[in-house]
Amino acid sequence: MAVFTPVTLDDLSHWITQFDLGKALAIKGIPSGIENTNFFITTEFGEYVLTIFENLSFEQLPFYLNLMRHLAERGVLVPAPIATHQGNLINALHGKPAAIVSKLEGSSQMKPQAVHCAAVGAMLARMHIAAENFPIRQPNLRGLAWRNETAPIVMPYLSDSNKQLLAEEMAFQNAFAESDTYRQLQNGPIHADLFRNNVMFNGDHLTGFFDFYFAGCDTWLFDVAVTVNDWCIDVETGVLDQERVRAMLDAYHHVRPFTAAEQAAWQTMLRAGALRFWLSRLYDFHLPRDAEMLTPHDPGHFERILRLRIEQATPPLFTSAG
Ligand SMILES: Nc1ncnc2c1ncn2[C@@H]1O[C@H](COP(=O)(O)OP(=O)(O)OP(=O)(O)O)[C@@H](O)[C@H]1O
Ligand SMILES: N[C@@H](CCO)C(=O)O
Repeated sequence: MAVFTPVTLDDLSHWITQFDLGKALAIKGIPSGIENTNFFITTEFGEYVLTIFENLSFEQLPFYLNLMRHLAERGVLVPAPIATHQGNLINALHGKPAAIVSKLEGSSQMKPQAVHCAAVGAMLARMHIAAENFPIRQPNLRGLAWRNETAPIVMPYLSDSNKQLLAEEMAFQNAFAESDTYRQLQNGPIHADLFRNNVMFNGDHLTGFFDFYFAGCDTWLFDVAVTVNDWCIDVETGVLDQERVRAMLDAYHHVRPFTAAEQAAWQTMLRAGALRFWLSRLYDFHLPRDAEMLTPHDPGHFERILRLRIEQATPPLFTSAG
């Protein structure tokens, strides 16, 4: 259960008058989710999602909300933020920043097939292109600087073999970030957390990407790696499923062709994607914010994925025929 900040229909009825959404008719807390408090709300005008931001500040939020609006205006399927009469997308509710966005149809596809991976790959490429001229810059707040800060904090909790893995991977990724190959990678706003539970499908039809609150500017290839590491694996073992990998990468490449530098960096980025989520899961597991409310995600899942990406041959990002 993750409704950290309760909101009653009475609270909502007052607050919603600043929007052109008619009267509030219903509000229902959404139990899943570990970062924010989310509600489905119904007004005279339709159904929406109300999010209260528990960890992000009023300064950080314009990037996410304006990015979603920018993408929605360019035909990328994402929730459209709703502005108040004054044009504000972010408004205080119970002293915390909050926003209303449109509700996507459908549900998450937790057992994706190649057809779903292809749809996600194509939309991800469209998203990268559409976001390229987005004017606000905000770094990926879980990028290399955060990883360098977080690794020493979680290090004391690790076994000797995991200490060695983490230290070696941090050194490897820091060295790569200084390389010419890294400098050639295309960079822009990315989702950075495009897991199965952050995409909606109606049957096989993709209806939208959501949960942009880890988005930031980073390499496009890192976004692809994070997405492949979640959508195209056997969840028990973390091993890549070749058919789903090909479907996602080929669909992306068809919309926005990968470059030679990206091909060269591919395995390293798959490792970086695994490292980022291993670290955040280790942090949440060993230093929980509120132990009563949250069941932390298993860090072992991304430790396995990291080891596999280091040890196993990586499928090519694209083939000359692709
Ligand atoms: N725009 C939307 N349209 C439809 N459903 C939504 C929308 N936004 C959120 N939801 C629903 O709310 C749930 C929680 O939202 P979300 O994943 O954004 O929360 P979170 O706390 O940021 O979670 P996470 O643990 O993934 O970071 C989603 O699984 C989804 O069912
Ligand atoms: N996708 C993240 C949770 C934060 O959104 C994880 O699986 O660790």
